[in-house]
Amino acid sequence: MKININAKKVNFSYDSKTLALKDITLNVKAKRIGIVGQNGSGKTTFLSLLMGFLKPDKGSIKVNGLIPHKDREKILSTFAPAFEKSRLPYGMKVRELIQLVGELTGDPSNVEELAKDLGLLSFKDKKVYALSSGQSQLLWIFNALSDRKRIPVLDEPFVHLDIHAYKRVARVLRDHFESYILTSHIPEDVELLTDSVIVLEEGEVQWYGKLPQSDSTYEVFIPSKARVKLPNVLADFGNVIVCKCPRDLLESLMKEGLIIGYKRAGVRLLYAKIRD
Ligand SMILES: Nc1ncnc2c1ncn2[C@@H]1O[C@H](COP(=O)(O)OP(=O)(O)OP(=O)(O)O)[C@@H](O)[C@H]1O
Repeated sequence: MKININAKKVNFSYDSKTLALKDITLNVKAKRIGIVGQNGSGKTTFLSLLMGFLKPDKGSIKVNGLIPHKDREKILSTFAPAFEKSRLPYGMKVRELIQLVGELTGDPSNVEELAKDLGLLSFKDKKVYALSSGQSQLLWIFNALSDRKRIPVLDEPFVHLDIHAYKRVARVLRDHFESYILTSHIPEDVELLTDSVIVLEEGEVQWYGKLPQSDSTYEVFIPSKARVKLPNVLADFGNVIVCKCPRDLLESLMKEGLIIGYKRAGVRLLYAKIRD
């Protein structure tokens, strides 16, 4: 199912000093939507508006034709939001929660399978309050993914996860969910898992749509101590440089061991455009 986000001149501020979202206008229709942007760019705020937890100060917003803050019940029966600060039943053991979620969804075998796929069973005898940050994060992701009838909406789902947990969550999303919305500031998360992207910068929409496919612009991965001069640098992210250059040059630099690798520019190119 496609998700349709339609926003017109949406403004939102938490207080008189900060305008968290400024004149957000966009129309996105896609199955897997990524919202990216630097810290404080407004990703969580925008997601909260999409789920009807917040109401725009000005402008209008529609998600699948629904006005989120007015149609919250319908929004929450269509979408399963999970934010980092989501409340969890702290006194319960993880295995009790898995069982309860199984009963509530009416599909205990699917829920048990999901818990296994996400790696929850390795800490099933712990109480929720005793979980590490990564374990808690897996649990709130599990909550959002447990009801297959709803579309997961995940705010920064990978922040505390180690590489193994990351792989498990990414695999579950890719293999079992046709549609979802997620926010992240990690370009690779978004490129791997989404097909349409919204880029926010200081509360404004900088770009939205399908990721551009540039033939001559690359993200070049540099070994930590290497000094390599690349032509037409658009942005320097330390160990990743975005540049417009011939592929032959990158091939020869790789043979010399001066660069680790390269790929066609994706989200970092959009970030580079923001910095220009
Ligand atoms: N509860 C709040 N009260 C006041 N200001 C807030 C509140 N929550 C967020 N803000 C401000 O609103 C702006 C957008 O914050 P938001 O959390 O939406 O950004 P974000 O892109 O999700 O950031 P991050 O990547 O760091 O999670 C920031 O300037 C932030 O300081």
